[in-house]
Amino acid sequence: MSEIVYETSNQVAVIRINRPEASNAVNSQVMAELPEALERAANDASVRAVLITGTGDRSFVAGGDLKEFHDTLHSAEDVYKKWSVMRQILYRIATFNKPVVAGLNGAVRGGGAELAMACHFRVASSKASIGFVQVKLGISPGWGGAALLARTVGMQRARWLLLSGQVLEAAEAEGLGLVDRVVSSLTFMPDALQFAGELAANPPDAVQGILEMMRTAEKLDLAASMELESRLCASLWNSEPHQAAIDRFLKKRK
Ligand SMILES: CCCC(=O)SCCNC(=O)CCNC(=O)[C@H](O)C(C)(C)COP(=O)(O)OP(=O)(O)OC[C@H]1O[C@@H](n2cnc3c(N)ncnc32)[C@H](O)[C@@H]1OP(=O)(O)O
Repeated sequence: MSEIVYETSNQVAVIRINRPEASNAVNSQVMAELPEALERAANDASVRAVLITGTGDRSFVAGGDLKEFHDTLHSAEDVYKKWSVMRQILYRIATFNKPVVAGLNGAVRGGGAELAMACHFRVASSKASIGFVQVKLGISPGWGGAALLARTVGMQRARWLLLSGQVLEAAEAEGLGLVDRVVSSLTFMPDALQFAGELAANPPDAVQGILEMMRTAEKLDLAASMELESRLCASLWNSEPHQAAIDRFLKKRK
């Protein structure tokens, strides 16, 4: 692997897009290597959460590599085929069965913002900024990020962000619910790892079950999604982590 660095820290897999000379823009090589890194994290039972970030402190991901793609993608069909590959990668992330956190270490632009929205959570450096700037370039999101954005912040806020191309500072993005936590730029990586580590520390069957339930619930009516919740909790009732938690609770009271 060259454009993606894969490391583990405790139970967290860190997947780092490593093109600082190009503001970590996504090129074909990143698109080829990202799925390998994701499958490595999926298949390693010791990995319980994933942190996707970029090298350095200037950019998370500056979007698609404008230089490569303008040289190589000429027709609408070329673009559709290429973006379909990236859309499938974002779908894999959005439906991952371990929590995926985007570590926004700097500028997040265009497709970089779409990638961030595919993750289940976003932790931002106080120096990060985020903009769906595609409209300023006369295009639209193409990797599925608009749909993901609307599900996170609601249709009206998504419409404004996508049509204005406004670049938000981290604190403003947090206010809109786009970012889950803003941390100091000086302690970004330890703080992002701690955020992911807190998710990794919870019992994996419960975490996986809740992730899957929340995803399925989006497609169901209220009664069906509430019923699904009862089923999930029932299936976890006799699990070892729940029994151990109850033992600890009862022992404290003796
Ligand atoms: C095509 C798919 C859909 C999309 O993603 S559309 C959105 C595309 N992205 C953008 O318009 C963002 C363009 N970049 C920027 O605004 C700024 O570079 C950014 C990310 C705020 C970072 O600013 P700075 O930290 O000041 O860095 P800088 O501007 O000096 O750039 C450093 C080197 O990175 C390069 N770079 C930045 N964004 C890139 C991109 N998307 N594709 C390819 N190369 C990109 C930039 O050209 C520069 O390299 P060089 O020094 O010119 O060799």
